[in-house]
Amino acid sequence: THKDVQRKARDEILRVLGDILTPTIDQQRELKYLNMVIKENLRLYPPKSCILPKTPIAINIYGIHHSPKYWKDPEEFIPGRFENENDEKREQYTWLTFGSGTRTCLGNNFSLIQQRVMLCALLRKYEVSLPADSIHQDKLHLDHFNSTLTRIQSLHLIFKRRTE
Ligand code: HEM
Repeated sequence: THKDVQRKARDEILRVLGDILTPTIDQQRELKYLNMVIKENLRLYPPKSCILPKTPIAINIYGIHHSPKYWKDPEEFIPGRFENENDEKREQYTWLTFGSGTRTCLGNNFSLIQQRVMLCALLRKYEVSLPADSIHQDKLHLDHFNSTLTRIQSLHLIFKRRTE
């Protein structure tokens, strides 16, 4: 559950938001590290793993997101890989969580805002971990694989209230 990542994201949230619970749009732009965490999570586990337009062509988002051709250590969770996004030489269309072009996801920004608001509220108060015997210790295990990655095998999380 990457406690170091949680700590870093929480420090940023407390620094940018202070006592405010819900980030404004401007504050959401300032949450640079949290945005990298969200982006990396959506790379490793794109909720829509495949685009199947009504043509003979399908786009394997999951495959592109996990390809060593485009990503260094593709199976590792490394939010920092998005640090210098603009200087990076990574090929276009390699992060395709919301698709791209004229049919790009209409809910793209809505979904990102929800994720930021939810994570700001959660990380401020809780540290999240997995039970010691969880099957998800090494990576998230899915029930079966289809075009939406929604079938996660039963996932129990521990929310420990922060005291400091
Ligand atoms: C993390 C959450 C979401 C992901 C990963 C996601 C992903 C996608 C993807 C991959 C497409 C296909 C893009 C293409 O064909 O090139 C799409 C289309 C679409 N999404 Fe999302 N989506 C998310 C949330 C939402 C939400 C919250 C809404 C609505 C409030 C939404 C509304 C739509 C619509 C209307 C389209 C069709 C756009 C079109 O064909 O012109 N999505 N989404």
